[in-house]
Amino acid sequence: MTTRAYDLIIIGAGPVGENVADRAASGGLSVVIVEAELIGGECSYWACIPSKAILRPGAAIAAARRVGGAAEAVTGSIDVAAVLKRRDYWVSDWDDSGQVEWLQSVGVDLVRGHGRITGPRAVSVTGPDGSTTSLVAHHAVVVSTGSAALIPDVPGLAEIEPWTSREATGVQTVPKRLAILGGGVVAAEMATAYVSFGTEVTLIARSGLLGGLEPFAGEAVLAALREAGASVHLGRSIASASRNEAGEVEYTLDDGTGLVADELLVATGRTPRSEDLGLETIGLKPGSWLDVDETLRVLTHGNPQIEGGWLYAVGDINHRVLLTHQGKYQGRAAGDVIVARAKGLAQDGGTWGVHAATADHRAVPSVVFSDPEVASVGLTADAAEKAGLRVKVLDYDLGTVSGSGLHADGYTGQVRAIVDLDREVLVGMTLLGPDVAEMLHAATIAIVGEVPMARLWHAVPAFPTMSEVWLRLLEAYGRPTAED
Ligand SMILES: Cc1cc2nc3c(=O)[nH]c(=O)nc-3n(C[C@H](O)[C@H](O)[C@H](O)COP(=O)(O)OP(=O)(O)OC[C@H]3O[C@@H](n4cnc5c(N)ncnc54)[C@H](O)[C@@H]3O)c2cc1C
Ligand SMILES: NC(=O)c1ccc[n+]([C@@H]2O[C@H](COP(=O)([O-])OP(=O)(O)OC[C@H]3O[C@@H](n4cnc5c(N)ncnc54)[C@H](O)[C@@H]3O)[C@@H](O)[C@H]2O)c1
Repeated sequence: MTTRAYDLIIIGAGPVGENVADRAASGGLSVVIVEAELIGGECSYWACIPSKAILRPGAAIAAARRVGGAAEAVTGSIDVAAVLKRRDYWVSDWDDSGQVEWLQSVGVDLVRGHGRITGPRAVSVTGPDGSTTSLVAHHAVVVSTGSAALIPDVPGLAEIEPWTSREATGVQTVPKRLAILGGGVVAAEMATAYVSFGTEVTLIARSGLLGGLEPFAGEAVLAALREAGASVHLGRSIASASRNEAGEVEYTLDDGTGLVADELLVATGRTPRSEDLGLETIGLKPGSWLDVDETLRVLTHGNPQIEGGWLYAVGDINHRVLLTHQGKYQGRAAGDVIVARAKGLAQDGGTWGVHAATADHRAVPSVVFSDPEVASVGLTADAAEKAGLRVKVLDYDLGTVSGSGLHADGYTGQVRAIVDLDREVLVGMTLLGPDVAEMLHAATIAIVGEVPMARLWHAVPAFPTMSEVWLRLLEAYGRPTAED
């Protein structure tokens, strides 16, 4: 058994662990990263990248079909084999050698295997060949082990080996009939992709779609999925499931309806990857999400074994926001603050400080790549009300903007902006419609920059773009007079 010492040990080389490593190594620390599967994590091989790769061809065809002159040129149907081939390119055929080279280029050591904490600042790695490597950290250990699909406790469900997002995004042979359990982002996106493949999709959601977003978003995505041929059961869950001799999935809804599919995708949320991480050796509960402070340090709650601020949890595992870009943002802050603490430099973990993940609470951008797309940042009207803010809610029909009509015939879309009346700044925006994703960042900048509404009148959207909706929203809000 070998023991190696580093300034920083990172367990989990997903997008988040990689970002922590990059910042800490560029700050001059010696860094080792431990990975049990592929460098690049869930996002690169089984989540963000392959899901967007299989969604984009359907979106491109739909976009062409919405434009007279281009629509006439779309005569065939989607080439599923070609879609999957393009997906394979984007996941590098599930080969991480490019990422390994990148780690080497930024001076980060890699230990392949399953990492477990064995005590304060100590990690043991069991390699694929059964060998053990012991690591000790001079300064910090970062847990960035991410999350896995949650399988609810439904009779027979685990036994049928249901699909999770991994099988749905990594599919080699597309099923004729796919049942999807869940009404969140994975369910909406995978229903959209598989409908575009021509699969018979049945969606079972225990409430409406896309809970937590503005209600008009989920309603529009639901209507579009139904229009595209998906069968949707709302207010329902699955009571039991089994496979018959033909290998088909037979499942029963909680109202007694019996249905059959070739595969069943479970898209009911995520569970922390902390079950077999040695958390018990430092007084923490295995299988729990790890609560952190604004600089991503695990909260001690009086636990002496993690005092001294050596343990960090970054990305999905801290359960603040389960999104790659937000985890990477946390990773940059964590990497930098670990360097500052190691070198005895000044730290700034206050609101909007360089070492704080403040945007996690104020401005999380997120895009659901359904058709129509839903792009949102900051608060919804409901969340603003619950936060006790005095707000004005501005709604505008995106389809009436010239840029939208030119973009697509009969464009249908909606924008909602939430303005904090006491500070006169934007605190939330939701955009719904084809191709709205790329419009989101302007809203993120306005919220993070706390740009006064009066100043936004000087941010002129180019004509004729869909961004002209900003002008319509400002008109609805009202322009200040010289006396104001
Ligand atoms: C279908 C799907 C689509 C998504 N699409 C998007 C999207 O479009 N945009 C977006 O922003 N987010 C998306 N997400 C969310 C995104 O995938 C996650 O937020 C992101 O992957 C989290 O990054 P992470 O580094 O924290 O964890 P992960 O990506 O899960 O990486 C954690 C890594 O740690 C390793 N690991 C775990 N335990 C150990 C251990 N004990 N020892 C060694 N290694 C270990 C794992 O093997 C893994 O490589 C999607 C999620 C899903 C499921
Ligand atoms: N485009 C993106 O950014 C993107 C895409 C996919 C996933 N993600 C991330 O991945 C995470 C996981 O996505 P997800 O869709 O699995 O989770 P989710 O939390 O978004 O949705 C889970 C859904 O499952 C339902 N559900 C839970 N238990 C159920 C049960 N027993 N029976 C029936 N329904 C049940 C919930 O009501 C909810 O509708 C999300 O939090 C999201 O942040 C992001």
